[in-house]
Amino acid sequence: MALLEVAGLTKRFGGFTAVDNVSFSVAEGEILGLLGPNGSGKSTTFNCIAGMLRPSSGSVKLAGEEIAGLTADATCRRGIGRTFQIPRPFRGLSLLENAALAAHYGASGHITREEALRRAREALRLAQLPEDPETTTQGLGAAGLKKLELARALATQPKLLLADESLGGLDAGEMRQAAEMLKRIRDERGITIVWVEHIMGVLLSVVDRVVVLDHGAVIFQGTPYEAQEDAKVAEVYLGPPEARAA
Ligand SMILES: Nc1ncnc2c1ncn2[C@@H]1O[C@H](COP(=O)(O)OP(=O)(O)OP(=O)(O)O)[C@@H](O)[C@H]1O
Repeated sequence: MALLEVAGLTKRFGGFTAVDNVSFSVAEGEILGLLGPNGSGKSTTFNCIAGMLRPSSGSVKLAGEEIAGLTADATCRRGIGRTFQIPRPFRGLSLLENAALAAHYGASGHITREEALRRAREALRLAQLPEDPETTTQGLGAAGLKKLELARALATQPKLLLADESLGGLDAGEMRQAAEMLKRIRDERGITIVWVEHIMGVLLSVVDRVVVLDHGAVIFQGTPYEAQEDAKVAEVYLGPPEARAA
């Protein structure tokens, strides 16, 4: 059964349609890459799924239940964890406290401090970050901050992880590591992942399927291999054939 089903999702800002009748589904345990150039509607789609934005129309179902229009904290408690393009951790707090707060936020009922810390440590371990109570965000580079974003999302114990532009600001080696980390999270924890990225590169080596957006609409769905062979996808990324360098 599909864990996530998005059908006819549309988001308008005034007269501008940022997401235009988008439909796709994600099977349990799948890693789906949601691709598209800058401004194609990827983050807006994520924000509508995760409750940061209310869709103008359309349906979003998680495990068969309608969640379109729920608030961000409600979708989180139902099992959607997300990372943000721009990490905004609590700077004065330890990594452990950052993750523990996320664990409280994502819990469907009250959890004890011990349980929050247990979830936090497990999440930090998965993200390969120190679990001690002293290490703070000070000195974390771009890659470390991305890992903390991931740890905070994992501490909410998601069924579905929405990873937004996990590779932005990373070098080639760090990008490969980040991609492998997402794959391990799926393989070891069975967490379903939708991964938003505007660059294709390393993403294609770990995703099972790709959905490509352009101007708010789905222009392609298929395997990574098919995406690389598709003329429409090439045009969106490289421009029309006549404009490409010989
Ligand atoms: N709150 C808003 N009000 C008006 N327009 C918006 C708003 N949020 C996004 N947009 C517009 O909607 C379009 C899609 O933006 P979105 O951020 O979803 O694209 P994206 O594919 O995630 O881009 P990027 O790769 O740059 O993050 C853009 O033209 C953007 O300017």
